[in-house]
Amino acid sequence: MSASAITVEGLGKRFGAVQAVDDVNFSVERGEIFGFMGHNGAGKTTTLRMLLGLTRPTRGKATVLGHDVTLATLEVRRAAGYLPASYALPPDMTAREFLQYVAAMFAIPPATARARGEDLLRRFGLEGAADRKLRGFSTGMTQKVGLAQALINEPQVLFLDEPTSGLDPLGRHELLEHLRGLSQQGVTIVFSSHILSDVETLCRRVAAMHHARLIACGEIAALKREHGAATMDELYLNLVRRQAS
Ligand SMILES: Nc1ncnc2c1ncn2[C@@H]1O[C@H](COP(=O)(O)OP(=O)(O)OP(=O)(O)O)[C@@H](O)[C@H]1O
Repeated sequence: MSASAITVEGLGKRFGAVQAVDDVNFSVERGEIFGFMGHNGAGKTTTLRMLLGLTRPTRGKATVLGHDVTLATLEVRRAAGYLPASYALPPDMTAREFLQYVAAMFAIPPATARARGEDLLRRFGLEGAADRKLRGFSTGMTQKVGLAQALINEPQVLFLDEPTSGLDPLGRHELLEHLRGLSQQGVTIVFSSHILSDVETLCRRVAAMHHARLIACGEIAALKREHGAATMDELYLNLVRRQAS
């Protein structure tokens, strides 16, 4: 088994005429929170979806916990949790019912599923709202339910697409703290976000995508030094401007 939690080699995805991801290479260590940044349409979501075995690469290879994402899709799905950038929660289910529904999709035995569901509701402070229909949940509560469902299978690797967007400062702080706690327990996290201050708060290493390609990958501190940037925003802008020149 690979020492890295995630390895990506020459990964590419073409949708018809659109090259969504092109020759992407990086690796993520176990327990690391790895930042993924890039403008709209840069190819971040497509990369995450390939790593989850939800979209088949047209080029290259990737492994998650040593499992090839194309050949061992089931093992990858079992080991991974996913919070998509946007998704609709079933409006007529309660939070408690929804977690059981997701657990059933992973074929988690009912007694275990119930115990995990109650634990997650507690951890995210959702006990009071557990029996309320999901319609009418605030953005913050919806994100908490989203993260809770991503954790129901006790994943060793977590893929989060824009998890803090739309959250107020307190909600963001709580979520970031939660992610830090998971990483301390050994969970590997890929954190894709446009909110660069969140990326900086949480991650030591980042990758930046631009027009389907990786334009930088490394430690934030070293990248800032290398590109003469004082802030994360400046680093990102310098990276993108360098491509344009
Ligand atoms: N199923 C698909 N069919 C055709 N084109 C697609 C499909 N999925 C993504 N694309 C295209 O691939 C490119 C990369 O999209 P992707 O969603 O991966 O970017 P992103 O970096 O996640 O953007 P955002 O930050 O807006 O979520 C875009 O040009 C997008 O239109």
